[in-house]
Amino acid sequence: NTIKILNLPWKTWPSPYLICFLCLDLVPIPLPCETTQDVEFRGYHIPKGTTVMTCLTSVLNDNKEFPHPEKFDPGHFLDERGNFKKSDYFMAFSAGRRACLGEGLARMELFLTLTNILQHFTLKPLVNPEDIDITLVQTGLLSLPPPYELCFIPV
Ligand code: HEM
Repeated sequence: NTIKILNLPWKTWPSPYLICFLCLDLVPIPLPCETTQDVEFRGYHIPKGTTVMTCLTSVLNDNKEFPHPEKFDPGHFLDERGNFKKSDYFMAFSAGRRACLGEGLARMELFLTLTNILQHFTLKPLVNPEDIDITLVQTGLLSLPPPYELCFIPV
């Protein structure tokens, strides 16, 4: 069998989508919005014309919902019987009227890309998986872990 070694670069497609699986918090600082009228929200008065930005990081790193948000832990999305559970705290695509317009497309691409890769390749990192650094680094608008080398072994 041929062994293909890919250096996953984080600036080219589709690695941001793959990386999204590693880190919940891909877009920590969404675009700023402005209130078009005075708003009362949970006891706060927000005057018309105020710039507001959601802080998804605070939700996606909430360790009450995700015990180890800094780790790749699929268990965050499984119940005690190992079945998939939906979490209201999973807001990688934000929420409300200004939530990501591409969510459906991104989820479909993620599913097709990852299932295709997993059906056709066995993935093997060159180092012990526990030694791979997945600490997020802020790069422009995105938060991504550093690149690492991975063998794609055809099955
Ligand atoms: C894993 C992939 C993706 C993630 C995690 C993601 C996440 C986000 C987030 C957090 C926002 C900000 C929402 C806010 O301001 O509250 C956003 C906005 C947006 N995204 Fe995505 N996105 C992804 C892929 C895509 C794709 C594939 C498209 C289009 C093909 C897309 C189109 C947009 C657009 C148009 C907005 C602006 C929506 C608005 O301001 O009304 N996104 N995305």
